[in-house]
Amino acid sequence: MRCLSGLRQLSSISKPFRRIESPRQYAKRMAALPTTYEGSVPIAVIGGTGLRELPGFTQVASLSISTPWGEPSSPITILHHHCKHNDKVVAIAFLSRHGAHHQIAPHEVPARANIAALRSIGVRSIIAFSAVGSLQEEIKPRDFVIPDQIIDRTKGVRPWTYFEGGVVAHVPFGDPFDEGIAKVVRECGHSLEGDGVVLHDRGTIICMEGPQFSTRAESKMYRSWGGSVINMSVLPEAKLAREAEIAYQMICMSTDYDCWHESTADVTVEMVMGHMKANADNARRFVTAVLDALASDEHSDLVHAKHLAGSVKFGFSTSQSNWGPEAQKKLNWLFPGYFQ
Ligand SMILES: CSC[C@H]1O[C@H](OP(=O)(O)O)[C@H](O)[C@@H]1O
Ligand SMILES: Nc1ncnc2[nH]cnc12
Repeated sequence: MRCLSGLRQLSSISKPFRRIESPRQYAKRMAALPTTYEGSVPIAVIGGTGLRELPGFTQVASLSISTPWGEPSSPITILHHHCKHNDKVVAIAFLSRHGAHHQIAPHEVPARANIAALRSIGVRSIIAFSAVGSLQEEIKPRDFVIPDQIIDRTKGVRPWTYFEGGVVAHVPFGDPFDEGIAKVVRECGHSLEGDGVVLHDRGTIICMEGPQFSTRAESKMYRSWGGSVINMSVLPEAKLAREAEIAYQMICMSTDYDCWHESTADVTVEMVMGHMKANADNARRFVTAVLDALASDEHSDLVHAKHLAGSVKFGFSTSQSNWGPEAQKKLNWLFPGYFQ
């Protein structure tokens, strides 16, 4: 592992709501970083609305990776994280879902490129962040929710699979999140309770298409379906992670009561950003605790998703001899050495 001394500490400038940085300034800052990284990086954080960088971590590289599914949302930054409990320095990948300047709408997020690029640098577990609307009274703005189920309300306009164009495969998705990672995340969240963090252990997330927010009738219908929270981002991200044999868990932060609540105002972007900003420190403490915990030796197999390795091979309906050449090329990129 590289030595940390002399590396630029970003804690003072990488706050999620620091002064607005122009695309040119961002490009310049990224260009100053190394463009390669030697080690393998098993853990990634995907930041969403209000979390375009991870404050308090040391940026050591900025990788521009091109995939057969196009370019990811942003360069992948490699961060070094010093875990206090075992004095280890671990590398983490960070990707900003909506781009470095929040210029990518939910339906435009290049999720296939994002997941493939992360996998190509060794990522096998992802902690994804999302700002969500609450569909339940008890989930108050600024509460955290660790969802365990999803209802898909996207409209089929987002590319959602790696298995197409001459190759067919089906992966199980009954439990869309990784229970092993979720357990660690929940323990970390609870350890911060009483210190500003309120955590709901489970919940069903509705993933809507957007970018417009829901109608009141829709919002009430989602409540009647048992929805806990709503966003525009968990799909196809979670599906693609499963296809790529990556353990995936989302941490949601509630920012509003959508538009079903009788006595609070309907959701606006200002409301979402206001709560994200006010709770940024809790989000940072939460993710730091999760990364600390995942860095311990006892979680090594989990973080490397040993429980998922090779699982996709059982899902193919098309025998390899019948794969189209283009599909073969793409799948060899995603799973190097799998299919000889
Ligand atoms: C700005 S409100 C709607 C927006 O916020 C959430 O983003 P993310 O999940 O990336 O944190 C939601 O999914 C929508 O994209
Ligand atoms: N009410 C809402 N609907 C969809 N996505 C959201 N993200 C934050 N609040 C949301």
